[in-house]
Amino acid sequence: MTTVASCPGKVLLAGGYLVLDRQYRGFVVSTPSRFYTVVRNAANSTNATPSTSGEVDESFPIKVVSPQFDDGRWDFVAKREGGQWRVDPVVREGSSSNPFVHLSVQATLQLASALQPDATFAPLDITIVGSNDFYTQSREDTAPRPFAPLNCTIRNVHKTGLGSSAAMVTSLTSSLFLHWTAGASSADTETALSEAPTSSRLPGPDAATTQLLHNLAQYVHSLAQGKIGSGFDVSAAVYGSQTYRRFAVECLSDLLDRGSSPVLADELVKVLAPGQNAAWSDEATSGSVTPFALPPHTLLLLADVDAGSNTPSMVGKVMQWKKAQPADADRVWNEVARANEGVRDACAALTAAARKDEKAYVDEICRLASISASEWSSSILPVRAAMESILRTRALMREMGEASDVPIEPREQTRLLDACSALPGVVGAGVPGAGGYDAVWVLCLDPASSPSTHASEDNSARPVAAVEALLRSYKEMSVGPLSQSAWVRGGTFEGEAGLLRERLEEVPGLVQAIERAGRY
Ligand SMILES: Nc1ncnc2c1ncn2[C@@H]1O[C@H](COP(=O)(O)OP(=O)(O)O)[C@@H](O)[C@H]1O
Ligand SMILES: C[C@@](O)(CCOP(=O)(O)OP(=O)(O)O)CC(=O)O
Repeated sequence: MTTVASCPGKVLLAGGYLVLDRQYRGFVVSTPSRFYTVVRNAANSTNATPSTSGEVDESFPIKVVSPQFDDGRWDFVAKREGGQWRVDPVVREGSSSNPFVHLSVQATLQLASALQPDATFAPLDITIVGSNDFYTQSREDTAPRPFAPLNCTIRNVHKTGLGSSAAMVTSLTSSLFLHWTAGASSADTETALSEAPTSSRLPGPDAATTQLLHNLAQYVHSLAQGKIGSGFDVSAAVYGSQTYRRFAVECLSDLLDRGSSPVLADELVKVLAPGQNAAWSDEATSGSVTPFALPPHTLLLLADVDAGSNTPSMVGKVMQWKKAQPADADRVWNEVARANEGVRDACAALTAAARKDEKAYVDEICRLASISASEWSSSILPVRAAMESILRTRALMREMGEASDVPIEPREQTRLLDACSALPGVVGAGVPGAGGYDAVWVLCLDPASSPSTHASEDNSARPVAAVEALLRSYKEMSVGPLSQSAWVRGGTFEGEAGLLRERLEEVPGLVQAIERAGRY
């Protein structure tokens, strides 16, 4: 039996810092770049091997391989003692620890065994891969093959900011849980999580299971990171593009204070199961996920900036300022919140216009694509509102940065974003998430794009082509546009989907990745 779950990466388009506070929302886009976890019963495996030691009731080995990394193998042994599962790493020469993987396996096994007491547990082979765009690729002209080896250790890899650990943890915990509880839900409770357009994917779990998977991934990710962020990245991994309001830490009870020592299975269920812990649905503590989507015929291009910034230290300084100057900070935060909502409303208005009269919409997008946004005054579409809201958000985030002495949109980035924004057909540009020197996004009109447009088509006349050319030739900083497969196309399934259950053979390169994993 094989179970495959995939989860997207994230871009926090607007709402950085604000989203840490439950009063405010973050506007998150999920990317077509995904993490995939393949869980298989090991070849020639028999069911759980009863131990001869007397104390251990049952045990089985778990092998996890990330074939993109030189040191991407972690071995564990799971043992049941007195009804509780404990997962211990098996240290081999040259192996490194991976708390994200370890804690995912530990918590998921305990939870699954409690919810499916008659489940049988057999030795497992697990393969984890991430789309190439999660990691900086060597800048060659030829496109790398899917899930290309990075020829380095996991510690040394350079990440592009799409949120590798959140997408990895969520795909690993979800695929394991679904593998161990397969058959638990009857066919009629299985509804499609995100309506997959074709049968190339399997239906997702029902809404309650999906929320349980979200809660589990949030717990594991916070524990492994050793810090609590807003959780928008895990939420995007589960639910896809969204307007995100964080859940209160009380939802996780005292689980995080208890560190990495295994938690009793029943206690884990009491905290994580939405039906057993009222905090997940109580308005005073629950989070929320509501729609947010880029409009049709727009395209979000992402680029990685080589310099890099430290998110936790930036967050620390902004929060220090907010504490020291509460009145000023509240004013700025409320203004940022309004500007961000303006971006969301403009996107929603454009989507509505496309639905109302698609031909008129596409014709107008075609016209606007060849002129710069400063000349869009006479448009019948609310494109100017989108462009102005983005500019307003940027100005206010710069104000926040200056007041707290944090380079949220440093001058170098301002020059780059302004240069991109002046190109024909560009709605606006920004620094995602916490900002700094990590990355930029550029939102372009894209008349040519539709769900059926493929990477090989001629791009030269599209606004995105000029943006890409500018980024590639930019001298002031080293900027690397992510590949076309990471571009988010507005109004498409791939640009909005969250957790998906995949068919192994339908994911290009996945079978080959498993073959490579077999050699580890
Ligand atoms: N392909 C992978 N296989 C296994 N673990 C991974 C993989 N990618 C990321 N991780 C885990 O996530 C950690 C990186 O987390 P972090 O530094 O928070 O990065 P990010 O900002 O991308 O989430 C790695 O040290 C590793 O434990
Ligand atoms: C500041 C934040 O609101 C947004 C940070 O977003 P990034 O996308 O910059 O995050 P990293 O992947 O951790 O670098 C913190 C948060 O919401 O957790």
